[in-house]
Amino acid sequence: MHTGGRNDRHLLESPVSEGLVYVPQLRVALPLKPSTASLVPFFQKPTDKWLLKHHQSYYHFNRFLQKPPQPAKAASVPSRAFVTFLAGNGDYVKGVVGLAKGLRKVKSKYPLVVAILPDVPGEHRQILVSQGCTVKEIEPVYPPENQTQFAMAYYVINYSKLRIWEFVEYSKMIYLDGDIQYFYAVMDCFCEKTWSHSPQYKFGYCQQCPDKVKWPAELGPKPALYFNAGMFVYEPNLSTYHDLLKTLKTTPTTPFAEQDFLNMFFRNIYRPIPPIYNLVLALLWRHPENIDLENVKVVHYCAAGSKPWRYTGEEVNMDREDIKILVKKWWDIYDDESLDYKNTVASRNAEAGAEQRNLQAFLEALSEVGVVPCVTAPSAA
Ligand SMILES: O=c1ccn([C@@H]2O[C@H](COP(=O)(O)OP(=O)(O)O[C@H]3O[C@H](CO)[C@H](O)[C@H](O)[C@H]3O)[C@@H](O)[C@H]2O)c(=O)[nH]1
Ligand SMILES: O[C@H]1[C@H](O)[C@@H](O)[C@H](O)[C@@H](O)[C@H]1O
Repeated sequence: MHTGGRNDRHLLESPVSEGLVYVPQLRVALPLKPSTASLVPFFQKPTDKWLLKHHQSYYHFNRFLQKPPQPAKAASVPSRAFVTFLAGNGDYVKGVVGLAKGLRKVKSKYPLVVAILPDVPGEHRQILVSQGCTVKEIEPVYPPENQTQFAMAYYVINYSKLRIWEFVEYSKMIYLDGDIQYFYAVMDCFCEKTWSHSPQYKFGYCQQCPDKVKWPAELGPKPALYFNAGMFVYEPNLSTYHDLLKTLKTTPTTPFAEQDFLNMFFRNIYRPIPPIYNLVLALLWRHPENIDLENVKVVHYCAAGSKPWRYTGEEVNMDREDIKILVKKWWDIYDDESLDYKNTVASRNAEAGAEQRNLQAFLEALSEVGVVPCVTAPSAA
């Protein structure tokens, strides 16, 4: 069932810049310029109706996802990695450990880079290193002065995520919030109270079911598609990075901080891909018809009360069976000692040693019957 390893490879190795960006709700296909194609958020599973209408574009996306890895060209092939973000001395470190172990479980061949703010204590940094993460301290990003309608700390935490565009030693990265579990796993949903500030919520309009409640014509054009920034594929790029920070200086803060900002910044170029790559939990009770839980690759524990390491089951919707199963799945991975970095390294070495011994025995047997000259196994040291 665990197909994540294969999928992350396709997501990370397919060229982001290839082909056209098709924005279904806008019914336009835009050419993708390599320099601007730095964000690929995820999109809801198309309905049959949508597929019938747009099968060609969907076919194009599927080919994009399924394209086999490109052969390495030059000696210095830029590397790829997952990246997440950690701030503070609280319990979010547990989320990141769970994520690192989940990626190991699906046998991802890419490292997990953790961008941390200076306030992450040494003890937590050590935990991350011992779990095989690459820890990179970043400087906080402050929102424009006098713009903070909400708590300053909240904005600093979320806008600091923009620093990941500076990680240009990697050519392509998949960003994952620390409250994501990559077992199988983004288009956002506007039905929850968290969206009560938005016109979509007020009119009961949601992009998950755009035909159910039509966008009122007197309000002008339909709102642009909006992605959840808990997971996206992007290409680090210094000029994009500087542009992001410069634009932020003149952009008013809004409730969903960097998520609103990224949606605005990349509005014309992002390319949607299916939602199995970021299940925003509210979809389970708001739009179950859009979700094929069996095939979900990434689960995002973003609904109130759903963070597995804080889960009590008391908040609204948290006593649902599907939620309980998903929370248990997270804990199963978190508690699985065989997924601790030190144990996977030990078992990988043991496997390599066994393979080497088998090969040696095989060669010796062949040499005994005079097929090949006997060679000595290299030292295991
Ligand atoms: O004290 C904190 C708070 C947050 N985080 C990091 O920031 C991420 C986002 O924070 P939450 O998980 O608390 O927020 P949500 O699950 O509601 O996430 C959504 O809302 C956020 C802003 O509210 C961001 O936009 C985020 O990308 C989006 O998926 C966490 O996963 C974690 O990686 C920390 O490290 N420490
Ligand atoms: O990032 C936010 C947050 O996680 C909210 O809790 C959720 O209701 C929104 O849909 C999402 O965009």
